[in-house]
Amino acid sequence: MKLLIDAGNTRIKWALVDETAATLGAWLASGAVMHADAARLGGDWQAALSALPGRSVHGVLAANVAGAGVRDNLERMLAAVPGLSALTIEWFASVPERAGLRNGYRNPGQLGCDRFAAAIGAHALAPGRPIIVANCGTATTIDAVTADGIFLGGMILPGLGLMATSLARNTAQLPQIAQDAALPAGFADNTDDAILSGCLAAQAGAIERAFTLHGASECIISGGAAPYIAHTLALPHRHIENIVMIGLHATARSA
Ligand SMILES: Nc1ncnc2c1ncn2[C@@H]1O[C@H](COP(=O)(O)OP(=O)(O)OP(=O)(O)O)[C@@H](O)[C@H]1O
Ligand SMILES: CC(C)(CO)[C@@H](O)C(=O)NCCC(=O)O
Ligand SMILES: [K+]
Repeated sequence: MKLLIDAGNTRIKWALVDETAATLGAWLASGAVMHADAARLGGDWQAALSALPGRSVHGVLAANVAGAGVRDNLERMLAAVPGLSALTIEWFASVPERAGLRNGYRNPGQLGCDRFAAAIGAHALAPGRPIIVANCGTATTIDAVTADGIFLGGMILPGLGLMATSLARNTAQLPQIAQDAALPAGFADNTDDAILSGCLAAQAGAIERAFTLHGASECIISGGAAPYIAHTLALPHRHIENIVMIGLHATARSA
């Protein structure tokens, strides 16, 4: 069994998986915490391990785009959990080639490792098809993968939440959007809805534009904001809860 970790800019997500299992994403346990609650992780892992008696973790694979402080903190927490303390984390990195995917970034190491993992996951889910993979988290990334597994490159946008709040903070008359607001599409007749409609159109429009540009036949949408953006997309798509984690699973399986 392996512990997979996806540390994004807003949340840390994790999953325990049997890397020999045939089905990608068949987690034995999983969870997510905001960075402010990261201290909970040790206890969460310990509880998950207790619920899986007779099984042991023999590897940790982690993708981190949240910086060195988060990396050090994860290493410290792991060292304090019985059953995990003897393990060293393998830090997943953007390299020129891994798990059947070629990294076409001009400087392969500059590519966010979450994007490389997401591309590996997308190609593993839809091999032989040109794919657009949109990961809608703190930032939204929209990346192109060829049918034969080349990461061509992509687009980076502010995420849905960042877009909406930057507008709210930088204009005198625009209010903050309620977290639980119903999400409108099209031409809104009030300010709150007009902001949301505009930000949703920007996100969905960029994904649709990338899909056409790439001549894609598969669109995968993932991340915390995906449930909001997906239903405004005017193209066939697959909603995958965490495509980064799927990519880490595919990588662990290929090792
Ligand atoms: N209720 C909501 N209404 C609008 N946007 C939301 C809502 N909940 C989450 N979001 C947006 O979803 C995005 C990220 O949410 P979340 O933290 O769940 O994603 P994530 O994929 O874990 O991000 P990361 O991997 O960058 O940490 C942000 O843009 C956030 O503002
Ligand atoms: C774009 C984000 C923030 C998305 O999480 C991350 O992938 C990142 O920090 N990337 C580095 C820059 C790049 O991918 O070109
Ligand atoms: K993300």
